[in-house]
Amino acid sequence: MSSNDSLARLADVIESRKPANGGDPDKSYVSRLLHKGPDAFLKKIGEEATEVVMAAKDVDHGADKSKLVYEVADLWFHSMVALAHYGLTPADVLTELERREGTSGIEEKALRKVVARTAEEGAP
Ligand SMILES: N=c1c2ncn([C@@H]3O[C@H](COP(=O)(O)OP(=O)(O)OP(=O)(O)O)[C@@H](O)[C@H]3O)c2ncn1[C@@H]1O[C@H](COP(=O)(O)O)[C@@H](O)[C@H]1O
Repeated sequence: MSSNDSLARLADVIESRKPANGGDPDKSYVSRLLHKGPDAFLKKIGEEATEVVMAAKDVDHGADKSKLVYEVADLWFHSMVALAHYGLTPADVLTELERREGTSGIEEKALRKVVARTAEEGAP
């Protein structure tokens, strides 16, 4: 089973939990988050990102790596709730990563600077 399959399966479950699809905020954590609206799940994303940073620093100081995996899973999960709210799927993110495949970050950043400079020079 590929990891793409698990992401796609989870995305389907999240979709089914939307209040418009019959999700019940009393029974489902995802429905509750979606029902509360963007502020609720965006706050969770901020918290989970911080927890990822803290778990990584703990690994630097000798802690077990499993806590880092756990926190990244929380971050991915809450990000997927946000994607669903905005009508996007993990496939959209994977497509973007595939588009970037083989382009060095250094090269991409240099290109962005050239584009910005050209735009500035062309500006009235
Ligand atoms: N992957 C997850 C998942 N990861 C984390 N969580 C929940 O995310 C919540 C927030 O995590 P925290 O560590 O911040 O816990 P907390 O302090 O209780 O959080 P809050 O009080 O701030 O909400 C916890 O209640 C976790 O159980 C998840 N809840 C659901 N899923 C998946 O979503 C599916 C649908 O879930 P329901 O909509 O609840 O049926 C499930 O079958 C799972 O596959």
